[in-house]
Amino acid sequence: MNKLRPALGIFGGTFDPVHYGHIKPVIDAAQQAGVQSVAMLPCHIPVHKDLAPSAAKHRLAMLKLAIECYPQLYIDDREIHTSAPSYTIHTLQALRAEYPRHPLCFFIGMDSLHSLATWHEWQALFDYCHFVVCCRPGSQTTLSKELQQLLNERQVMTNNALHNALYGKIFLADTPLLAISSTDIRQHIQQGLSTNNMVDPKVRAYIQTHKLYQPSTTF
Ligand SMILES: Nc1ncnc2c1ncn2[C@@H]1O[C@H](COP(=O)(O)OP(=O)(O)OP(=O)(O)O)[C@@H](O)[C@H]1O
Ligand SMILES: O=C(O)c1ccc[n+]([C@@H]2O[C@H](COP(=O)([O-])O)[C@@H](O)[C@H]2O)c1
Repeated sequence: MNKLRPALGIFGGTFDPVHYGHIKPVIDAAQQAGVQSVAMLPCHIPVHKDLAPSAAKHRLAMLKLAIECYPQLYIDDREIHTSAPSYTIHTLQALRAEYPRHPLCFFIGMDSLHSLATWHEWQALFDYCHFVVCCRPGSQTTLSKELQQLLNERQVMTNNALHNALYGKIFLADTPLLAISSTDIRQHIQQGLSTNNMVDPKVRAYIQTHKLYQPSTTF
């Protein structure tokens, strides 16, 4: 049988803006999962959010600044440069065609795991990737029956299983709890509050220079 290639990590998000709650947990989770490199995958139009995100060029520029000191992170811009809504199943299908022998590990926060059953063709996602889940404060603590069943069937306790199969497993990483969200950051900026400890200083400077997330002026 053909030996599997090294696992590829993928961390999808709107990243409007990218913050420490994205970067720190994913670095830890990748280490625990034994995944050497993780593609940050900014989406174009998030399919499940009402708000239109900031321009692609700004979200990409902030992401570049935020990952500068992390050689294990890089950007995959395939979703953000398309005009279609970003359905993960389609991206995974494209990645699988490119990487037939690499296990694919899709990184998500615990809140995303709780809402996984609302994703487009969600059950088919497990035919393409594993999920590596980061802790996130404020996520529900009780599991729905559906989610409990999913974990019973698919959860693995050690990372070996992620490297011995191309897809289909769930690995819950034990990552630091960081109570940060992009929504909070946008609100802090609108209210003139500090975003220290939430956002990388280079990203903060970019936000200031480009006057992102300012309160809209009405006359
Ligand atoms: N503080 C955090 N801790 C762990 N995971 C997180 C955290 N913030 C975001 N994530 C995860 O990162 C991924 C991308 O999230 P996203 O870009 O939507 O950020 P967000 O802060 O949740 O944004 P918003 O507040 O605009 O909804 C999701 O899987 C989400 O669960
Ligand atoms: O494909 C879907 O239906 C789907 C529904 C919700 C979220 N996602 C993906 O999950 C990732 C995290 O989403 P978000 O909104 O928390 O930034 C991002 O890559 C989204 O494209 C995908």
